[in-house]
Amino acid sequence: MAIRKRPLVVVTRKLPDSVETRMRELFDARLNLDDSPLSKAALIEAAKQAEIIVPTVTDKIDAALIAEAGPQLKLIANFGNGVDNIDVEAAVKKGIAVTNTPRVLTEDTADMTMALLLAVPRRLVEGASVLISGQEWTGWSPTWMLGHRIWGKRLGIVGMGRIGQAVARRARAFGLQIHYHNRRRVPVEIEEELEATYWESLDQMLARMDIISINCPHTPATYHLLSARRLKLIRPEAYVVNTARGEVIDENTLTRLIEAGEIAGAGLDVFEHEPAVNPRLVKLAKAGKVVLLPHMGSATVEGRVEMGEKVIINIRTFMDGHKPPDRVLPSTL
Ligand SMILES: NC(=O)C1=CN([C@@H]2O[C@H](COP(=O)(O)OP(=O)(O)OC[C@H]3O[C@@H](n4cnc5c(N)ncnc54)[C@H](O)[C@@H]3O)[C@@H](O)[C@H]2O)C=CC1
Ligand SMILES: O=C(O)C(=O)CO
Repeated sequence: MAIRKRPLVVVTRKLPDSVETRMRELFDARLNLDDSPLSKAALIEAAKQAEIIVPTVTDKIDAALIAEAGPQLKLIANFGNGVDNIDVEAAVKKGIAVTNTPRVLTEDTADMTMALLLAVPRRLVEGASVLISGQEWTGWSPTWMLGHRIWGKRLGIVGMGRIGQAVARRARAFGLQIHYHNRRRVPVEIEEELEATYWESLDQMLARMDIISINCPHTPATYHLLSARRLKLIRPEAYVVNTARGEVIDENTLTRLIEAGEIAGAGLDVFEHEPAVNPRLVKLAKAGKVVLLPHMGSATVEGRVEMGEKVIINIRTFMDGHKPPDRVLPSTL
């Protein structure tokens, strides 16, 4: 079935105004102006009617939904970098292409990773909340509000891709020693630039780091990559930062180990059962042991506009009969 010149494009969430305006100019765009997430039934309806769907990372486009899609559905153009919300294999098997929005959110997400990496050991949120909570502050004291030094510590990055490398570049400026574990060793020029030490064994790396940053995607292979067994290898003085996906860590065990003082703390932008946040984590946040953010890694005005522009480029290239620049294939996951 040929794709029309102005295809029906269903967009599941409100996007930046400039992106929506351009989409209206180019496509028969069905926008979601009030931004309420689409129900499963509405998503199925979209899959039955649209030639192109633009979901976001919170829309589950699973095999069951793809099975319901009509033959007119040709492209799922994700507004998001991670594609763990989409069953890419099922889509591609049915002849539906999938694209995402990499690169434009790398630097913003790396900034937020650094923000968490600094905030937890240096007790940033705890300190700031003293001044806005109405508690009396009696002034500077030699022994009050002491955190731990970042400079000179060992940072272990799990997933040395675009964001992992951007984190490493920033972390070097903060005097951290860079260590990493990745599916494949990165080219030697990158290792040299980052003065990064590669660990083939994730277990061995985890046992030796002061701070661990999770920057790999959530895939079947990385679900609970930081399992209960591996989390127990982490030193009691160490911190865990996760701006990738909650499912990569056994969150329940991480919570228990922080409660027990067997891991020093964590900075989390993502959660295993998002948007639900474990109340025990919230309690730990109130106690200053963890810093929690509501999935804000890429949340900049500039980034969101560029993500939208990427979605449009992917759609237009696809409609012109070419390979979209950000095509996702099961083999690349
Ligand atoms: N918090 C937020 O708002 C955001 C979160 N993200 C998350 O960050 C993830 C990473 O993004 P990028 O760096 O752009 O992706 P990328 O594809 O450039 O890098 C991911 C790295 O993880 C490695 N990896 C994959 N499976 C692995 C495994 N089993 N063991 C070890 N390493 C493995 C890959 O080889 C690759 O080097 C995304 O998939 C997404 O889930 C991305 C953007 C914003
Ligand atoms: O793009 C992603 O993968 C996110 O998590 C949100 O930007």
